[in-house]
Amino acid sequence: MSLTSLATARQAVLDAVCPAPAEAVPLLHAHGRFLATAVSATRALPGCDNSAMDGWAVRAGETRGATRSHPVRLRVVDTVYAGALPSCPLQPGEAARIFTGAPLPLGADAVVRQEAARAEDTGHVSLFITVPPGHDVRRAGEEVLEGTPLFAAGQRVEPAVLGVLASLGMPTALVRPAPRVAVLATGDELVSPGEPAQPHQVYESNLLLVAALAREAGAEVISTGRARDDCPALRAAVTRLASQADVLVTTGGASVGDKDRVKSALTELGARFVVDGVALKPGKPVAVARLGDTAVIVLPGNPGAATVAWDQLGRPVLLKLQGVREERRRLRARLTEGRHKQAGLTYLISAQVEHRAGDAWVRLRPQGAGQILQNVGAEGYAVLPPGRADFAEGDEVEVELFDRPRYVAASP
Ligand SMILES: Nc1nc2c(c(=O)[nH]1)N[C@H]1C(S)=C(S)[C@@H](COP(=O)(O)OP(=O)(O)OC[C@H]3O[C@@H](n4cnc5c(N)ncnc54)[C@H](O)[C@@H]3O)O[C@H]1N2
Ligand code: MOO
Repeated sequence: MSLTSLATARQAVLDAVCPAPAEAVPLLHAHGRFLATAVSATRALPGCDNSAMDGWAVRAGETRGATRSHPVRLRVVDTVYAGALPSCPLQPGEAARIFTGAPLPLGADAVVRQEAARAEDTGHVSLFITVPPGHDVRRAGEEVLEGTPLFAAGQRVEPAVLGVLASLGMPTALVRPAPRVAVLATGDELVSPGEPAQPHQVYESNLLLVAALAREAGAEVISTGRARDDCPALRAAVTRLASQADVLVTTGGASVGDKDRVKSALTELGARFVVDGVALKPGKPVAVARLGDTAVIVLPGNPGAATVAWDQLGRPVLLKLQGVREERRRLRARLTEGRHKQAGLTYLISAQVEHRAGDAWVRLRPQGAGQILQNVGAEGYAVLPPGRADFAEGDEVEVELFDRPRYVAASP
């Protein structure tokens, strides 16, 4: 198995998939998806001058000199509620009762909140403070003018984005559908959680792990399955699961052992391999193939290796199907301990970042492809590049962080 560099493998895999056609979906269903087109403001926000407080709409100039001991008295001519229109403009000497969000009457240019005023039973109001023009008024378009570009294609529809789209009056958003993902765990040694297991048997954990990782990348996980390490069983399971899915993810049986038969089974079914083996640790045996219209991601069985291989090749495939590319935040940080590695491979090591005296330091988690605890609480991967084998404490390396990535539209 000749190994492809991580960068070359990623590009080959991305070139092999196209974004799915976009569809307009109700906003609630767009949550977590990615915008397929840019969005500009279809109305100003706020839509009109309105009150920021419950109180009194006034002409600011008429409040000049008002204090609690020397109030200014104005005649009350109107009451304006949110969603209603004022019934008349304000003339000199007049005020209108107004509530938060209600449109400001013509002629008014400020609001005195009700805590700084007292309604008289004579149809007047006494104001106790002097307010400048614009006081407690939200101006039409002060946050956004109509036509302002708001979101680029690729923007993830987070709760705050949903709120903005709804505020513009949009009932739907144009997004790409969730990729339909099926997951197949392979291995004679596997036992389902909840069943009795001998020490030489292994509880099956990759189905849940990979299904959850796929959901985090926007997938709808439509089915999961298990198969033993024999070609007819593998072919049957692959055929069944792949028929419904945009992406089939397999785990285990990806390496060179006598019972590692997933790749042979795929070849027998006519799959075309885009990448087979990557100069990556953990995750070296990962492969990506096409089987008809389905992309197949072949992950190693070791949970740690499956996680990294998924992250580097599976997740980008899912994002590309949704029309986006992820840009992770990266920083340079010093290693808290030295590390020896195999030259020629990119090592991605689960890591945590610490800041000491203005410097960023990266603490590597214990690494092992078969280990499963290393990713819990990890903030990112320290990237130890292929060209080097020895790293000393204090050496600077790049760290790619998982949290708050940026999503941009993928080139088709
Ligand atoms: N002679 C060589 N041996 C190995 C090589 C190599 O290049 N030459 N590569 C190693 C690397 S790297 C990896 S990674 C592993 C991956 O092998 P497989 O993908 O074939 O995985 P399995 O052998 O099926 O399983 C490995 C390990 O993971 C456990 N496992 C598998 N599936 C699950 C699951 N669903 N849930 C929990 N645990 C699972 C399995 O029991 C094994 O312990 O190969 C090296 N060998
Ligand atoms: O890729 Mo394997 O995960 O190096 O052990």
